[in-house]
Amino acid sequence: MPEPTQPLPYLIIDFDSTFTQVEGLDELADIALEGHSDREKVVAEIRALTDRGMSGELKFSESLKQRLALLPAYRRHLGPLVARLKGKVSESIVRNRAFFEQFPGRVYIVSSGFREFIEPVVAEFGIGPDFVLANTFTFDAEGRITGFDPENVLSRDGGKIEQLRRLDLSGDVYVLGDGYTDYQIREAGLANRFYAFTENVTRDAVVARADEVLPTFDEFLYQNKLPMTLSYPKNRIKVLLLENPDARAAELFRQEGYQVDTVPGGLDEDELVQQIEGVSILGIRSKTQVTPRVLEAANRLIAVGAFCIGTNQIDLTGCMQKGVAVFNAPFSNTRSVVELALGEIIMLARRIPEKSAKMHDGEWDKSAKGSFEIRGKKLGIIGYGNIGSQLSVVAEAIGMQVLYYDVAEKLQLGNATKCRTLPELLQQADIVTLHVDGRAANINLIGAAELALMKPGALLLNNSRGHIVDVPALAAVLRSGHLGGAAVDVFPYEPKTNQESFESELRGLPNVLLTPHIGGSTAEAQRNIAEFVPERIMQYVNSGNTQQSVNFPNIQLPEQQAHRLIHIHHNVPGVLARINNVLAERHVNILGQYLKTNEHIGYVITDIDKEYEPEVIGELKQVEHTIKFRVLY
Ligand SMILES: NC(=O)C1=CN([C@@H]2O[C@H](COP(=O)(O)OP(=O)(O)OC[C@H]3O[C@@H](n4cnc5c(N)ncnc54)[C@H](O)[C@@H]3O)[C@@H](O)[C@H]2O)C=CC1
Ligand SMILES: O=C(O)C(=O)COP(=O)(O)O
Repeated sequence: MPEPTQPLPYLIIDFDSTFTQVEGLDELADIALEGHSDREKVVAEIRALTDRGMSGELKFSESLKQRLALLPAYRRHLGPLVARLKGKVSESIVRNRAFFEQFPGRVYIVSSGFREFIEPVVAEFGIGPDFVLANTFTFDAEGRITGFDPENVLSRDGGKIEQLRRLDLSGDVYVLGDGYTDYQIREAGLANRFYAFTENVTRDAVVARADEVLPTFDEFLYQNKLPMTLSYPKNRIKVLLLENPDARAAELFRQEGYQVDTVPGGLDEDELVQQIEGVSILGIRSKTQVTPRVLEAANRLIAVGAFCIGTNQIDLTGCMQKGVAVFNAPFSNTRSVVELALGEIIMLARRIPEKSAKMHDGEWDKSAKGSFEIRGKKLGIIGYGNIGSQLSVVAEAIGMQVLYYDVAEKLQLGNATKCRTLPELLQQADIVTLHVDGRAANINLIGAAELALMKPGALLLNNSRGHIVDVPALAAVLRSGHLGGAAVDVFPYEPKTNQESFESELRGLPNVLLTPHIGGSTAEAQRNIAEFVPERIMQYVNSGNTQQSVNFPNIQLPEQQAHRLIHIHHNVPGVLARINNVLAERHVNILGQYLKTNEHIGYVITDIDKEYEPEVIGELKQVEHTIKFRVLY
C-alpha cells in the first residue's frame, strides 16, 4: 500500500448521503410511519424538502424545520434507525474501514443530521464522539421528537461554516460531501479543497462548484496517495460497449463501479481509433474490427470482451503482445444458432421463402414441386465444433442422417458419419451447413469448385462467417438452378447499423432465405452472453484469473493471499528467474506462484506477503521483456 507522502489533511466528511447511502431523516420517517396509510406521501414530502435544502434551493434551517414538523417520530424509533443506517454505509467507505481506523483524530463528521443516529454508526469506524459535530433532537415527555436544539450552531443557516470556524483547525482541511452546505465551507475559505461525493447522489449545483468530483472514496484515497483497500479505484476503469450487447452487461459493469459508455451499432477503424484512448475494457460483437491500428491507439486497454462466439474480428496476437486479454462467450448462443439452422433446413426444403413472398404478392402457388421432407436426408455439417456437433444431435433426433467434416479430430456423436475430406461431404449431402470459425484460412472455403461438387438441388446454409463463402459464385449456382436454395445469415460486408441499407447479389434470388446476422440474436442468448463476458473480465481484473481467455494462457487461480503481483511478459527465457531475483534480493516472502506461457507471452502470478519495500514494485516493472505489470491488494 502506498504510504501517505505528507501528513494527512483534516477530512471533514458529511454524513447523510455521503458517509451513508441515505438521508437519516428520510429513513427515520420511513420507520416512524410504518403501517400508516400516508407513509409514502409524507416520506416523499420529507425527501423533497431534504433535496431542496441540499441543493441550496431552500434555506437549510427552513428545510430542517419543515422536515421535523412532518416527522411523527419517537425516541424508540432511533434504535431501528441506527441498525438500518449501519447497513447503509457507503460501499467505498465500508471497503476502506482500515483507513479510518489508521487515522484517528484526522476525520471529523460535520453534519446537520443528528448526533443520536450518527455517533453509533461512525463509532464502528473508529470515529469517536468528539469528532462528530451534529445537531441534537429535542423530545417531549412521551419521547416524541419535537425539534432540534436551537443553540446548536449546526441548526442555523451557515452552521457548517461557523462550526469549522470554531474548530479552528491548523493545516490543510479537505471537505467531502454531497450538499451545498459542504461546499460553503470551502467558499468561506475554511477548507483548501471541496470534493463533491457522488457515489450516492449527484447534485449538479454542487458538482459544478467542486474542486474534484469523487465517484467513490477510493478515488479520494488514490488521488491523495493514501492507503486504500483496492489497488486501483474501480471508477477509473472505463468500459466502452459497442454494437448493443444486452443492457445487463452495462448494468453489471456499473454495479462493479466502472464507468460505462455505450455506442449503438459498430464503429469503423478510424472512429474506434478516436474513441479507444483511455478505455480499459472494450466490449464488441462480431462487427467491430480490433486492428493493429486500434491497438496502437489503445493506451489503457486491459481486456476485450467479444459479446459473441467468433473472435476473428480481433487481432488476437496483437492483443497478446500488448498484454490485453480477450474473452468471448463460447457457448452462450450455440443453441440459438442450432435452432435457426434447423428451422432454415425445413423452410428451404419446403421452398417457403418463395412461397411466402408470392403469397404477400397475392399469388396462390399450391404445389409439391421441389419440396421434400428432411427425414432420411443427408445433412453435411462442415465444422463439427460446439454448434456443428449440437446441430448433429438435434438433426438426428428428427431423422436426418448426419455427415460431418472437421479439420480437427472430433468426437463423433450418435450415428454421425465422419468424412475425411471436404469433397467427400459435399458430394453426398442433400443439405450442407457451415459451422467453421472465421479464421483467415477459411476465406472462400466454399467457392465455385466446391459448389460445383454439391448435388443438384442441394441446399446450402451459412450461419458462420460471411467470407467463408464466395458470394458471387453462390449467386451463380442459385441462378443456374444447380442449388435448390440457400439460407445466409452472414455476409462479407454487413451494415454497421440498422440505418444502413443491405446490398448483396443474393437479394431477389429464388428460395433464398436472407437474415441480418441474427443467428445468436435471441433474448436468451444475449442475456447469457451479457452475464458471461463481464463476469470473466471482472474476474480477470480482480484476481488475474484468465480462465476461458481466448488469447492468454489459461490459469484458474486459487484465492489471493495477501498481495498479488500480476506480470505479463514476452515469452523469452529467464524472465521468471529475474522476477524471483528481485523478490529474493528484497527479502520478499513468496506465498504462492503460478506460471503459464504460450508461444508469445508468459503469465506469472506471485502472491507475496503484505510487508515489502515499495521499491520492489518499481524494480519488477523494470524487469526486461515486461509487457504489463499490476499489483492487487
Ligand atoms: N450467425 C451467427 O449469429 C453466429 C455465428 N457464429 C459463427 O459460428 C462459428 C462456429 O461456432 P462454434 O461451433 O461455437 O465454434 P467452434 O470453434 O466450437 O467450432 C468450429 C469448428 O470448425 C472447425 N473448422 C475450422 N476450420 C475448418 C475447416 N476449414 N474445415 C472444417 N472444419 C473447420 C474447427 O476445427 C472447429 O471444430 C463461430 O466461429 C462464429 O463465426 C457463432 C454464433 C452465432
Ligand atoms: O457469436 C458470434 O460469433 C456471432 O456471429 C454472433 O454475432 P453478433 O453478436 O450477433 O454480432
